[in-house]
Amino acid sequence: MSQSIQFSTPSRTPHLLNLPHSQFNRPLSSISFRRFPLTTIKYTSIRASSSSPSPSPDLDSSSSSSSSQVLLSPNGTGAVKSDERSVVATAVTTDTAGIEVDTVTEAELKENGFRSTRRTKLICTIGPATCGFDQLEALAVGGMNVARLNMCHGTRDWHRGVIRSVRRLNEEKGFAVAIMMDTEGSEIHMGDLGGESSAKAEDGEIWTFTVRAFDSSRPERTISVSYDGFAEDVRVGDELLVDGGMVRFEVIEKIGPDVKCLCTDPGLLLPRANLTFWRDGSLVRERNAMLPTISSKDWLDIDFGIAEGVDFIAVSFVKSAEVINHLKSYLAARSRGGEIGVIAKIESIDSLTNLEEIILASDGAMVARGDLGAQIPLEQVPAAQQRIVQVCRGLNKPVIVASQLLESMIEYPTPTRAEVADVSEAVRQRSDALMLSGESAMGQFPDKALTVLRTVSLRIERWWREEKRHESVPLQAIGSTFSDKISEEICNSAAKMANNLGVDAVFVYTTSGHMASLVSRCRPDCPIFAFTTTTSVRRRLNLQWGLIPFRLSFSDDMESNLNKTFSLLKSRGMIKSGDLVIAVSDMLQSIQVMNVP
Ligand SMILES: Nc1ncnc2c1ncn2[C@@H]1O[C@H](COP(=O)(O)OP(=O)(O)OP(=O)(O)O)[C@@H](O)[C@H]1O
Ligand SMILES: CC(=O)C(=O)O
Ligand SMILES: [K+]
Ligand SMILES: [Mg+2]
Repeated sequence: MSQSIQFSTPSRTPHLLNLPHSQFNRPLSSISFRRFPLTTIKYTSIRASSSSPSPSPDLDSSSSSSSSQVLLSPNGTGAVKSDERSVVATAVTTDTAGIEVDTVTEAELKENGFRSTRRTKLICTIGPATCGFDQLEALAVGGMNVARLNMCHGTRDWHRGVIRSVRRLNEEKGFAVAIMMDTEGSEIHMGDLGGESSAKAEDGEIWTFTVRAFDSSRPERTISVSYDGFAEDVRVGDELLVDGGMVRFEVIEKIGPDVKCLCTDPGLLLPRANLTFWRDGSLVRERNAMLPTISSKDWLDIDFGIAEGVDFIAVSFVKSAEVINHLKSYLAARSRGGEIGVIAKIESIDSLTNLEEIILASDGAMVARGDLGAQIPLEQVPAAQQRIVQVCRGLNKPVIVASQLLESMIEYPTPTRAEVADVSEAVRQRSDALMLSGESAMGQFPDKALTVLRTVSLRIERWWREEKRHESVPLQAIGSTFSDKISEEICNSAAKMANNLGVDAVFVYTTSGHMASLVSRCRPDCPIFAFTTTTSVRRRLNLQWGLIPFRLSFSDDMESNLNKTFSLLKSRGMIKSGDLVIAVSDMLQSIQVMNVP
């Protein structure tokens, strides 16, 4: 037997009631107290399993005759293989009546029992170390949820090759890896190093930073700079920081387009590294502020991303919400409506100043600590991270913690203790996702770095869950429409019930993905199985905390959906009879609690 609460919202225009709050000037607040012909709460008992008619006369469409139909998928009949790799090697057939499950998720679920699956999502920047099909497959097997392409590096042809490989992996091997394209932006950066992978600057050396482009090879100790106004803007005595201070120079002389600099902190110069200059202890940014957030090259990259069907575009050096809105309307006009999520990278002082409005306009945010740490003092970065994570969760936007999580693993096979502590902190803050940069793009141990993220995430999540140490963050109300408010209340209640009842899983049936993100926002103790009808929504949900996204064709007949899901998941060994499940749905606004039959 299942127990359910259903909120039947009026689909026809009801008469308006006089309610105390004008913003609630719809028959909403009557829901909890009275029965209206169009707005009711029903406490009904329905049978989760199929065969007999519902005992309750109060039942709506979920008691339809289709309830006795149990649909079986050809996918569901596949034998359970314990070895992760052999599961992955099995191609998953796509059947519109069936269910698409991420093969790695499936293996993880079977191996661990589903309470212990990883909640924190993992992003890998793809570069020369990981662009081959087999290397991408190894990352997908290792738990990569999103592949990031940094348009600062590589040619469009190179990126196209990676995108197609990831798509092929998804199609042939049953993964749901999403693709995030990260724009170059037009902050000041160094040029490439004429084909060299790095150059070493030693203490006391004099280097020339120039706005001249080189025709052939790079002259010794010379670096080109992307910004034409550079030589005019810097002054003798300014401090020049490469990559937020990984290498430091002092400006000692200006000669036309050339700026002579003395190396004061030695280190490795990497191609296209970011440059900032500081005067009297503060960042000089008046001129930077004039540079467009999305450059003409970025617009071409964005067109490329639309054409290749990327899932997310991460915008570098966002300064205000305006640019996000601008890009979103551009995408809405060019791509098939809302199919590409826009992620705001928080990596400048302006983006911190306008944080709330930027996040509100975006579909998610990234704490881009690399450049952020070059714009604000390093000791302020942890507090900024905590604030960004909290604001995102409050506003129900996925948040990524990025840069230098496991920096030493670019060269070494094990992380430092400090790095493990940093990863743990991001997991404890319950950010949606962690990102690898150089570790996976050009490091020597990309798979090992991903394994560290995976094992540390799992361990820290379990620890905090078992100890019940997660502080309960009060979540502000965010819904703007009547129906949004109901969805939000349903998800908040479902998550709370899930924790109080110790259920094994929450099922959420969602067409747009919104309802799934609302459940994820509550960070419940149990895993969240998110069923959605489209492949693209499923991939996008792969960025969000705790969601195990499935593609499934479903109807507005919840009983039939549940029966279909139970039989499919049971036949795959992913759930078993007796498991306690809470189901919510955005078609039929309801909460149902039931044991798997
Ligand atoms: N597509 C690529 N081709 C070649 N090298 C790459 C590529 N992507 C990343 N890298 C290398 O990995 C390093 C780290 O990657 P990351 O994405 O963090 O770049 P970044 O230059 O620091 O810029 P951002 O601030 O946008 O992260 C880069 O400096 C570059 O050397
Ligand atoms: C990821 C990124 O852009 C940064 O950390 O600067
Ligand atoms: K970038
Ligand atoms: Mg950056």
